[in-house]
Amino acid sequence: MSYQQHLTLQHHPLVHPLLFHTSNMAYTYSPTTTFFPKHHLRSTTINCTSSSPPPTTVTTTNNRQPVPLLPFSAKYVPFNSITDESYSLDEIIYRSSSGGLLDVQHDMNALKQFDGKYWRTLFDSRVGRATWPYGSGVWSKKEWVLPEIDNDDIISCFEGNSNLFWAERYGKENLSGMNDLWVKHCGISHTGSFKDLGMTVLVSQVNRLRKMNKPLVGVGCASTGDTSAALSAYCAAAGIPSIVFLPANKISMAQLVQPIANGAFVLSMDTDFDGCMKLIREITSELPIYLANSLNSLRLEGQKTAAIEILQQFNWEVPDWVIIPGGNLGNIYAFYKGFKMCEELGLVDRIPRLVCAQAANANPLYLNYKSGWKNFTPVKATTTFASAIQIGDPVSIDRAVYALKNSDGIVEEATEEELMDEMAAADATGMFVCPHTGVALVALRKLRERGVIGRSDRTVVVSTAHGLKFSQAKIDYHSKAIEGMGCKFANPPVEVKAEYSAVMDVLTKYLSKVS
Ligand SMILES: Cc1ncc(COP(=O)(O)O)c(C=O)c1O
Ligand SMILES: N[C@@H](CCOP(=O)(O)O)C(=O)O
Repeated sequence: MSYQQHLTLQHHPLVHPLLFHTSNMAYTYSPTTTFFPKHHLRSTTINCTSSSPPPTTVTTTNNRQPVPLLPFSAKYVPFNSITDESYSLDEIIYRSSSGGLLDVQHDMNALKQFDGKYWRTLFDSRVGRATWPYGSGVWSKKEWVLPEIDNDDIISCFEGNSNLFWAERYGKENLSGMNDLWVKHCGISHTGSFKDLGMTVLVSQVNRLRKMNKPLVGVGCASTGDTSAALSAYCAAAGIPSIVFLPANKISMAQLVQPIANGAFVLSMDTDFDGCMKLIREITSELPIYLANSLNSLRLEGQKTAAIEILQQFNWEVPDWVIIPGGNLGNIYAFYKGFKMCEELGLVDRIPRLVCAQAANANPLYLNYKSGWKNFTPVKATTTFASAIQIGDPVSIDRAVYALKNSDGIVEEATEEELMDEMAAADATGMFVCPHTGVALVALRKLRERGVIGRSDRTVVVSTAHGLKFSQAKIDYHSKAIEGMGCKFANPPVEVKAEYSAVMDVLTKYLSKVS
């Protein structure tokens, strides 16, 4: 039995085995780890003595010496570039020296000391537990996310572990008998979108930096509504001031009220998201405000866990396709990175093909893809019901192109009518999805119709926000109040007199139609 195999079998799932051994100290593991408050963990999880090893201490059966202690670590490096340049995650930095994007690079050699089976077992053992912080879908993968942060510095709302919904009826009835279609409901989450996954990481790191007396008074973002909601909630939980730049009248009321309720400093601006993004970048380079948009690569470390979670939910089988709506384009790369790490560390043997779906009114990536990835040109994004992806100059364009090229990826687009009809069709099979999910479902429909995605291909559509944030769009659709749109699946309420005969009349007609 190898050392790694031994670890897999012997260690308690809730405590990492590397905590157990150093050359001259032994650690005993207290079996009372199933308590929940953070402060308990620090004081009672592990008792350190310098005496002989306790029974749970890792030893090898073939008398090999334990491998040297390999603490996991990560640092910033320039994105997709071979250079010696790197920065500690404790630095406040968003761009490389050449002005390019950064990426969080993990010490893969340290992680590779453990095989795929070890990681699968460890991650699986943490699902659904209340143990701090591993009950979070993000922090259950802590060693791959922010390995060096103290558990006490983590700000988590136990995000992640979202439902992977078998869209059985939708697939069979709407997509010519598709039988292995799944919707990953990332929007069924603390603030109603996938942004929670990234924000727990970013705000936790800010919490750590502030404890280190780094000059950070607050955290700020530009937003189309979901990033601002997540930022303000996590900052409120941590007691850290948050500042959000919102394009006036371009986000839903439900999204607007979230940062207001969470006590953020809300600036409503007479511009679009791209205008807000430009301003927040300028402001955060002058004031002690930390940038929380996905330009900051820390965010993507949390978001990538959704990809790992999908594999986990399929019992570590790899789906054929994953379809993701794209705006500022951080998430498509986050998914790629999550899948790729699982492949590199031996949890799976391949990665899925990725599809990025854009609204036709905000489609710079689609145009770039159609041009054969020639020079990228930003666009002026116009109004779309998929308002959270109304972005014409995405900050993560390079990351998205990289992810798509390296996953044999595809980009598709959806018109307003297509995305609203698709959203309504999905809702009619029991979901309640946001318009962005509608965009992704249109991409799926088009790829099915062209025969690119097969009937039995295992396909995951990533649903990025909760439908309740976009109730007004649904109300407009179902009241047929959208100019120039047929609203073919509208299902408006029937007004009827509160009289027996009138009710019988409408019900008889209805029952003859549905029977
Ligand atoms: C609901 C929703 N879906 C999709 C996206 C697109 O994600 P990304 O900006 O990472 O491409 C966003 C934000 O941009 C969003 O808020
Ligand atoms: N949809 C986003 C747009 C900003 O994206 P980010 O991932 O760069 O923060 C939002 O909700 O604001």
